[in-house]
Amino acid sequence: MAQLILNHVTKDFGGGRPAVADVSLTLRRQAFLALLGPSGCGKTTVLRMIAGFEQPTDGSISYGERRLSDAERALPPEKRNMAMVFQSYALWPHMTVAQNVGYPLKVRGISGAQWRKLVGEALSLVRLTDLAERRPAELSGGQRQRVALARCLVTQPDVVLLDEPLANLDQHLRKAMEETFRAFHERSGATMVYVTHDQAEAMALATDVAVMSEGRLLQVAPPAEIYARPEGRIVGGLIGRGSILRLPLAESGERQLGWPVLREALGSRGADGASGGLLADVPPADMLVRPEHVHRGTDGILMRVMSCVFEGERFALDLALGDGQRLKAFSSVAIAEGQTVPFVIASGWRL
Ligand SMILES: Nc1ncnc2c1ncn2[C@@H]1O[C@H](COP(=O)(O)OP(=O)(O)OP(=O)(O)O)[C@@H](O)[C@H]1O
Repeated sequence: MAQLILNHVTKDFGGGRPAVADVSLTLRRQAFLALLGPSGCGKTTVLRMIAGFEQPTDGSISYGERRLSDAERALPPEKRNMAMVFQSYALWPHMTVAQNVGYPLKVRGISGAQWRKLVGEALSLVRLTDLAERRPAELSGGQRQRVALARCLVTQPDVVLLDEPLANLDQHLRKAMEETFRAFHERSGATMVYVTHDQAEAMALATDVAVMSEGRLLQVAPPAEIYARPEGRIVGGLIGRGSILRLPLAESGERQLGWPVLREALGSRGADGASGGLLADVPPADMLVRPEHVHRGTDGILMRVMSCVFEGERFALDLALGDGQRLKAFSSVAIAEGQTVPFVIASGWRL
């Protein structure tokens, strides 16, 4: 099975810091990689280099044995058997849905029965068979996006590149489209690379999540792993909801810490400022705490409830420690703002 390999890929547009700096990634066939990171971190540039719209200034990109590009040479996009779906889906307004979907086949000289078969399959994959004869103006935003997806799938690409494809859709449509992507991914076996700002979307769809910052790749891991074991403040702050506390923690090699250790590290940080100032000479470390690990308990330390917001299935709490550090938590019942209540941090992850 061919793998998509980025080997020390750099892209320097010549404006100071490179847009992409020394990124190495190996994607097995059937991987669904979500590329996450703050605006301007280089996600789109990575995607455009894979597609062939940009050439690396250093490093190389290969698909299996085939070198796609390096600083000297680059295979043009149309020779890569890849397809890219953009945020703006640019359909031909004068063509029907079927004609739009079949356009890339026409360009490749495929017509007649083979054309009809491939277009039919692509339309069925995105559940648009019934709308084959409509024109784009007669479709909803989500249906148009599905036409764009079918058009990209019709050539049966090895690699599908998606640049924020759901950014223009409302929440309900996004969920439906996520299902379409998932089904397509399962049935096609294509390698997919998906650029998004939305980490919930990335976690729901991807087999692997890659986090970038300032052109660099910080971590790549399956969604559950990057959620449970993020590396560093940037990844910890970006993936999932969580709070980063700075606490005195002795270096023990342990990264997953339970309440007894955290209780000691919190020392006199209760909202009442009580209990002894332990560990004063231990250097502080960053500790990621997930809201689902913070709960009320009589053996907890006092925290002040700064806000309590109803979110439908639960309440989201903003808690303050005595030293001003804040912590997110969930609660099944409302707690009055301003109250001080004992909370336990059942688990924390040293970043
Ligand atoms: N053609 C170009 N010429 C010069 N600089 C560029 C070019 N394309 C991108 N850049 C710069 O490279 C950096 C990375 O841009 P890129 O579009 O890859 O980021 P991104 O992570 O996709 O951002 P966003 O999430 O906002 O789309 C930015 O600083 C951008 O200004």
